[in-house]
Amino acid sequence: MQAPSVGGVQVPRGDGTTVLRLRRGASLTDFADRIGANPASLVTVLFHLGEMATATQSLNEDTFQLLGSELGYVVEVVSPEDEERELLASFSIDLDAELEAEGDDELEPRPPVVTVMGHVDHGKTKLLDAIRSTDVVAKEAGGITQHIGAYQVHKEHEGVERAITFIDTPGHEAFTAMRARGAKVTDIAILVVAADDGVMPQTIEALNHAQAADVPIVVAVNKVDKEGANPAKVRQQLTEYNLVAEEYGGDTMFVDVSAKQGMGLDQLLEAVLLTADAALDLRANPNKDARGIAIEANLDKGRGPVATVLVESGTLRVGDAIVAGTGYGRVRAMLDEYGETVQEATPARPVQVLGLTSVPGAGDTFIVAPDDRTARQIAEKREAAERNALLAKVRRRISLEDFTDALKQGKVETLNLILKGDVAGSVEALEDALLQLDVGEEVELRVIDRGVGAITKNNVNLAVASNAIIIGFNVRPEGQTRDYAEREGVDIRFYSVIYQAIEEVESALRGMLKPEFEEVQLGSAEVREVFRSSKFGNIAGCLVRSGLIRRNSRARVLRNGVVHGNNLAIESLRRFKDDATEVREGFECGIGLGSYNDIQIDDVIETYEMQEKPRG
Ligand SMILES: Nc1nc2c(ncn2[C@@H]2O[C@H](COP(=O)(O)OP(=O)(O)OP(=O)(O)O)[C@@H](O)[C@H]2O)c(=O)[nH]1
Repeated sequence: MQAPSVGGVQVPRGDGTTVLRLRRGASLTDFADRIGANPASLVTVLFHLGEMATATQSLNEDTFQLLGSELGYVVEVVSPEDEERELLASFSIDLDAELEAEGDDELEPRPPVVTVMGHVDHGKTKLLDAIRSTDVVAKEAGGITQHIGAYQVHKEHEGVERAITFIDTPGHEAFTAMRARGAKVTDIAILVVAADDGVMPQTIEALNHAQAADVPIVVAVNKVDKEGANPAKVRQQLTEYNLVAEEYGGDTMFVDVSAKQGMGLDQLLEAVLLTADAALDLRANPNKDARGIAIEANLDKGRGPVATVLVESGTLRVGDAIVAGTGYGRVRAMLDEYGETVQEATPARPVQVLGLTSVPGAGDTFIVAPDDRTARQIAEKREAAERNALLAKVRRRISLEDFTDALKQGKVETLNLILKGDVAGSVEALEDALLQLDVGEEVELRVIDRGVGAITKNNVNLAVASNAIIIGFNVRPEGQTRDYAEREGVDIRFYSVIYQAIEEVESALRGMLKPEFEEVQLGSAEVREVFRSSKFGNIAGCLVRSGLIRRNSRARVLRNGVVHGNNLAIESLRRFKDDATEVREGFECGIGLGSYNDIQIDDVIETYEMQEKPRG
């Protein structure tokens, strides 16, 4: 149905109950696509409603609802997680209800999942290999370990045999790439620092990534066998980054190791378990259908799609119908890291799964479905959703501007920043100045990573995972990174003068402060006649007594000095037959208050605006 709308533009209207579902981060273009309108006309409509926006800018829920109510649509903004949840619920799989129903007594301890991080050549791979070869269980089984993306080792701790799961792809890049996909796999990070080399740039980057994810860190001071090794120096260097060794009164465990000589590994595993027990409550319910995350997958010539999955909760069994990413299938066989077949996998157990129809991506979730058919349907729907998401242009996750909006709605309190600069001095100066900004108590500014050099894909991944903004000072993104950031919707701001960067962040933060509003009177009008209009409801024929009456401003109706209607909106304003934006004192006009029809002769319509009070 076409009907003229505000501002005289033609827009297909809903009937007031038409539900329009938009994804979080959608823009006016998405809205326009859905109702078959021209995006430019929606820009105009919104402008007439008092909001400025471009067609491609991502808008918040309130703005969409304002627009929706004007055009006769009930707008619901949904997140991808909501969609997934609803999708599963439509197949009678309710993960939320499951979680809620999970009583304490159903939860059983599960092994910690560990990722090894650190500077290049500090010995991550060697350490993973050394740890793997310590496993007594493996030796007993006589198995030859294979790389499947993760493995488990066992260790006796206080008389009990405990398992620890290691992610086999070392480095914070893989860790953050998974996190950017929404998968939180790692419970504890082992930060490897070579004792001869000390803290290096990627050591810091790695610890920033772990800290940004709130993952506790155990430090492995490696290569202590080497001449010139100085483990004390590593401890001292890391205190600067809030990693204070227990022996210095802090709460981070440092363990001296030599991956080459197999020294200190037992103590390292002990430290992992102690850290897990002290800082984390690692429990899961093994007695239900499994779900978890794909951590690695490939297409094997003989075996078809092979995916290594990590069970997060429940128990995965051979024969289960599963959906992993957009692939599905029946678990034909499961193999552990020794290539041995297993019948079931409990929480934190990594296994290779055979039987899927396609190869999932690292970080994709998998779930068990009631039967093959349901698994296929879920996979198909997931695939369609993914295609739609790809077709729709990716929106900014967060920009400085969005931030102000989000904070105004009380939705965020922390602004995460990643700083990249041309030289260490300027990055430090920038960080110091930013952290000294007086931003009040409601807002926290966190610099989650900083570094020298071009902006990398890895920086973008961290920004995605932590919803951060990247500030580039005299640096540009390397290679394809700009496109990647664009696709992922990450805001990168470039500056070449430090104070400009500071000023911009500061003004965003000031805008972010939850504003206080005060009412400002605009004018009043006396009702002299009441007309009935089929389109606009009752129209009050008025004489403006003071100030001015402005369209879209707030209004209240007074009858004998008593407020009869409050918080109304001047939805239509006319001088004779023409739409007017505002009408001044001494002039006559017709005022429509939307669905509010209780207007009588001699009523007074007062108009006002809520204005943000500047902070003192
Ligand atoms: N002396 C000595 N050498 C070690 C030790 N651990 C590792 N190395 C050596 O250090 C070098 C780098 O080890 P890797 O395990 O490849 O280091 P990495 O951190 O995995 O390196 P990238 O994967 O390239 O980031 C290799 O030559 C190892 O043999 C150790 O404890 N002592």
